[in-house]
Amino acid sequence: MTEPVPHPEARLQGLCVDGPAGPLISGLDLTVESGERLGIVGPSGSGKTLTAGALLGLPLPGLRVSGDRYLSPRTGALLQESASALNPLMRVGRQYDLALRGAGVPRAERRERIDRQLKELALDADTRRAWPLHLSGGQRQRAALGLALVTEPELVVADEPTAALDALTQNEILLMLRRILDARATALILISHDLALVARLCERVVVLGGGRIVEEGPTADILAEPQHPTSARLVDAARTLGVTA
Ligand SMILES: Nc1ncnc2c1ncn2[C@@H]1O[C@H](COP(=O)(O)OP(=O)(O)OP(=O)(O)O)[C@@H](O)[C@H]1O
Repeated sequence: MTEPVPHPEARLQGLCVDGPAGPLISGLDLTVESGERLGIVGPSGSGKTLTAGALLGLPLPGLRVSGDRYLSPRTGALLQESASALNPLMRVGRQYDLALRGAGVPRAERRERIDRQLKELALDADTRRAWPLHLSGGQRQRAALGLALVTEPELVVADEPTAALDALTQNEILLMLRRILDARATALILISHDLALVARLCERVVVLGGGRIVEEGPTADILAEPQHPTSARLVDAARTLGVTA
């Protein structure tokens, strides 16, 4: 019998991003296996969003991107300002329906999948017919999360998904996200400057500083004993926010 082939959901090898003034990301490697949850943390300007953009294959005008990249075709993305992922001119259910259609889900199943996704996010069934602007900020964020999740992706890439929300709403959304990822064994790449937030979802973290990985390992180890000054500063900030190692 042959061993099962390892099944990465995402991989970057030797990612370099160069700007007009010089390198912004210098030789970054990372891999996320099936069902794994990886945090990418780092201070402002360390290269988190560029890494996510390069991984997702987004256009990065004016920058030169090189290196190898693999991303599961079944990836859902939830980017900064993700409430704007919803089209304000289309009812929520229609947007979910289009995503499901794009993923090849037959019409007969789509309605049920939409209703199930809304319910999983504790959104009222009427949300299907709602316009995004008529939802509260927290509901809109959940609806945007649902748009990333409704196709049941194998990997979710989330960049500061709760940055614009108050602490209570943020907490509620993180709990829901964790429950859904657990239930579906979905892999996650969570990008944030906030190690406390990342520690709640990700078993492993990569710490970026100046466009490089300065430290990586199990989240619990880095929280307990950070090896690099950049990690130590993020741990201090996480402690200030009330998370203990
Ligand atoms: N299009 C661009 N042209 C030139 N420099 C850029 C461009 N985009 C990003 N940078 C620079 O690359 C570096 C990394 O930016 P990036 O947005 O990835 O950081 P970040 O870690 O996501 O920061 P933040 O937490 O503040 O969002 C920064 O110094 C930024 O100024």
